[in-house]
Amino acid sequence: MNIITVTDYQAMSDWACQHLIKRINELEQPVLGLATGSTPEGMYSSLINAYQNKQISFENVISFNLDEYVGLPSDDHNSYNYFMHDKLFNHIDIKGKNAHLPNGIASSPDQECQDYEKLITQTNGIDLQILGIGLNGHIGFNEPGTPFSSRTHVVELDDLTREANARFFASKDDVPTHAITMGIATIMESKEIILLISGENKAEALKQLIESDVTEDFPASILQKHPNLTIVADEAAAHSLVTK
Ligand SMILES: N[C@@H]1[C@@H](O)[C@H](O)[C@@H](COP(=O)(O)O)O[C@@H]1O
Repeated sequence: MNIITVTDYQAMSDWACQHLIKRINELEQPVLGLATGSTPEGMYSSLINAYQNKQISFENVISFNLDEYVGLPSDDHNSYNYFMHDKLFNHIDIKGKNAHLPNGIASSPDQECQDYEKLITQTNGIDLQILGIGLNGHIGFNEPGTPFSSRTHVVELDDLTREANARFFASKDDVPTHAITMGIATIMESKEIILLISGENKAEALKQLIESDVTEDFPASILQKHPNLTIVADEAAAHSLVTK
């Protein structure tokens, strides 16, 4: 595991943007795993700038998002489909057919999970997966207790997660109770993982990710076993490591 500490959120976003550009330029048909949440938003803005300055094209990029809420259609402003179009896809030259998210309103969510997983496999897996982390150590929407062997599946969201994400909704009650998420095994098969982490409130999660035993009670702890993981942390998130 490689840990990079940068000064602040902007520096984290810029680092991730430059790394993505490098990989996209190196690979013939880059397959990216993308994340939602506040953490990668700055990276997406930086990527849009880079695209506008002609430093990068997404013409050959294929992307798979980690997760989607069950029950939210793509035009719902809180769906991850809407988020990705609003924050990135609408502003770059990625082909619509190449930008994949689970369908939150599929008539059979379980079938949707199987189809999504199959599509990732058929595309030869993910070259570079961007990850954030939840306060309880969730990656994607793999909540504590999720088996490490899990593939794309439907999850019931933790109370803590619904509370954390309520800031985007009118109230906590409006946060969907279920989501579709890539599984932990799906994520771990990515050839490379970049985990972004920013802010004092994530410091404990970072410490646990790095120092705890590898346990399904803290899903992100499995990342200790990934052969090509880079954690990019800002000083606020990394402070408890530095002062250790
Ligand atoms: N499903 C997403 C995760 O993919 C994300 O990493 C995490 C942290 O979000 P944020 O970056 O907003 O703190 O929570 C969400 O619930």
